[in-house]
Amino acid sequence: MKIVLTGGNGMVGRNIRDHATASQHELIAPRSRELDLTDGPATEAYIARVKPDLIIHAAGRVGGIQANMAHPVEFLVENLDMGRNIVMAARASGTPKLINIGSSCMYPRAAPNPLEESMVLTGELEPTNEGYALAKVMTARLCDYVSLSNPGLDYKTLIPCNIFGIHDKFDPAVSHLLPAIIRKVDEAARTGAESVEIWGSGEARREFMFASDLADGIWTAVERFDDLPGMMNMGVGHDHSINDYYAAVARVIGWQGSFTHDLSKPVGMKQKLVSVAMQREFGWLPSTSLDDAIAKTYAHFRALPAAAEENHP
Ligand SMILES: NC(=O)C1=CN([C@@H]2O[C@H](COP(=O)(O)OP(=O)(O)OC[C@H]3O[C@@H](n4cnc5c(N)ncnc54)[C@H](OP(=O)(O)O)[C@@H]3O)[C@@H](O)[C@H]2O)C=CC1
Ligand SMILES: C[C@H]1O[C@H](OP(=O)(O)OP(=O)(O)OC[C@H]2O[C@@H](n3cnc4c(=O)[nH]c(N)nc43)[C@H](O)[C@@H]2O)[C@@H](O)[C@@H](O)C1=O
Repeated sequence: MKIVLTGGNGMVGRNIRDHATASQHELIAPRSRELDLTDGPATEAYIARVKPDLIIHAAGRVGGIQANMAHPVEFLVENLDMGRNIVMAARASGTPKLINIGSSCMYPRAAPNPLEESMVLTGELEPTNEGYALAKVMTARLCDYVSLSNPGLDYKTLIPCNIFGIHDKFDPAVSHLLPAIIRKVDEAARTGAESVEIWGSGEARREFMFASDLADGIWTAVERFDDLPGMMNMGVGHDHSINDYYAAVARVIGWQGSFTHDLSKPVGMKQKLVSVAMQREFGWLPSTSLDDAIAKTYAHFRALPAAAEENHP
């Protein structure tokens, strides 16, 4: 198939490109400087020219809780524009298949866990990432509307849990939990610091998948597109507390210090564990253990050029 991958230089996109199945397709992954997805006419012209059989939309303005709180306008508008433009460009050119990457932030803050796909739009969103979540919900709904009103076009949304891995962002201003812990504990190990600070009480819970497992799930969705439901979670089936993740990284790195808690820092959702019932029925499960995934991500972090100030303290 001829496949256009948006966000191909991001963490998820690079893992998609690095997967063995990528070589079986003609994969076209424009950087943002070649195709700015917030530019509607440029996006429409690009898709009309390339005429892909399938689009994987994995571009976005993405960041952890702090970045989302600091830039709600950008997280809403950029993600909404990118989602709208790629879906409408696909529709205009008659692209038959599209896989849109959503996020577990799309679920209401008070929805019971595990979060089932039918719970989207049943309640208030989590305020710390509301803008981003609104954009994600609207793009997913737009995919549904296009599929319903355009015979021959099938646009589907995958809803991953939190993701980490190789090609992650380690800059504390934008990082998600796992890369933030890796950077903090690595720094403590190298400087001989005796303690590391955890944001919040550490009792909130998160579900994290290794990015190369998500890439494997996305390729399975591409190859078995017709079996895929219109909206499907991608998760590991269990979560851990924030404190557990700090302990896991310390164990993998071999650092034996202690932890303190900064209760002034934002905590966000208490829990966001997605249901994997539909995913099981579809027939795909991730395979990398948490410790293996941390070890591989840590090795990647240590191999980053020391000159990259945003990655190495
Ligand atoms: N990381 C996570 O924990 C999770 C991520 N997701 C979703 O997965 C997807 C990928 O996330 P992730 O890989 O982590 O994000 P990254 O920030 O690593 O990558 C985002 C990519 O989007 C591209 N991009 C940003 N703005 C534009 C633009 N205006 N035009 C074209 N491309 C643009 C960037 O391209 P370039 O580098 O060329 O500038 C970059 O490659 C997103 O939809 C995200 O919401 C879902 C759940 C969890
Ligand atoms: C995937 C999803 O991810 C985002 O939501 P989030 O899960 O709340 O984001 P997060 O990974 O940054 O934090 C997870 C938890 O971890 C705690 N925490 C402890 N210590 C650090 C720390 O040092 N850094 C960070 N970032 N968090 C920390 C932090 O307090 C929070 O309780 C969305 O904005 C959105 O981007 C999205 O799609």
